[in-house]
Amino acid sequence: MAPKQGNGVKGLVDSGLSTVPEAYVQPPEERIDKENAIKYDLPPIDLSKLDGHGPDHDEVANQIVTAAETLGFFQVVNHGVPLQLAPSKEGHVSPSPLVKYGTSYIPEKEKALGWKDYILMQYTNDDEALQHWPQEIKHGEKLLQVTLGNLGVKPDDSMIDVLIGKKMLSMIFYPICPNPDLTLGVGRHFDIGTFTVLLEDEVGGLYDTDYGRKGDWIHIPPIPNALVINVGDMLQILSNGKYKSAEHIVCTSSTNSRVSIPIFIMPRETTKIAPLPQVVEKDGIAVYREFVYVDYMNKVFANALDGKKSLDFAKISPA
Ligand SMILES: O=C(O)CCC(=O)C(=O)O
Ligand SMILES: [Fe+2]
Repeated sequence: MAPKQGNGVKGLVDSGLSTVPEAYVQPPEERIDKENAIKYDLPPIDLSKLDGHGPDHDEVANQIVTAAETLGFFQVVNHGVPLQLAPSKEGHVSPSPLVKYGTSYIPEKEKALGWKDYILMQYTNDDEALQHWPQEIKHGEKLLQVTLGNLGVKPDDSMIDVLIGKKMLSMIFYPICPNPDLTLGVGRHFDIGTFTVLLEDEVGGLYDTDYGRKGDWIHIPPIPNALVINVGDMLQILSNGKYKSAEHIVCTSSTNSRVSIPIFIMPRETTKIAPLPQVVEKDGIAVYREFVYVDYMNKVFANALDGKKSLDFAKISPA
């Protein structure tokens, strides 16, 4: 049973069902044992320390590189991105002239307030919109400099532009689910871009694979004001497998709905991607072949998220 036309999964829940329709039930091997998931307990990384050049900078760069090489994800604080959109006395705030956050449209004029929150964006063209993005959104650039720098590559502006020039933002609402043990918000998958930066509310539900151990799941507990950063497939390929694209999954809950906002930072579509020559030279072998990013995207989006590694598209199989 598909969601009632136009009303989404929220519409299904609102219609009062007590069990989820068959189409939403995950096969047993895809369900995860949340009770026994590992609790992620590494402290978040203080991104503000990347701005200097002293030992603090090197320590933070090291923390990022280590996380990218092992788990493929980490949390950051002091990132400078204003996250708190506390409603002002007018009932809305505007972080930029193009974006409005609020509840009712004109609260001071309305007899009763609407039972909703919204984010409204006006949009004319990229250049105009980008002028209003906080400068701190340049994290993709910093992360690229740190991770590629560690591989002996200093990306120039044009390399940065092609590797992280495309952004995709998703605003996701996961409604309360009557059968959280049978369903997933998002099945297991890898993010295909270069990095993903995720803002989530306080509910939690994101689990990453525990690389290097038994493929257990690690629950990433939401930390107030922190952002979660995942390595994506492209960074794994550029690094010839040194950095790990984090396989992850989103669980559902019978008690709380959840909101998350990932920004997928990816290469421009026509970019040719291959392991960086400097790394291949060091490693003596390329683990991935060259391809055009849009072909990778098309291949992955043409297939269901069925647990198959998106990276297989580019992997060179041993002869
Ligand atoms: O909601 C989340 O925490 C993550 C969503 C996600 O993994 C995705 O959309 O690719
Ligand atoms: Fe994802």
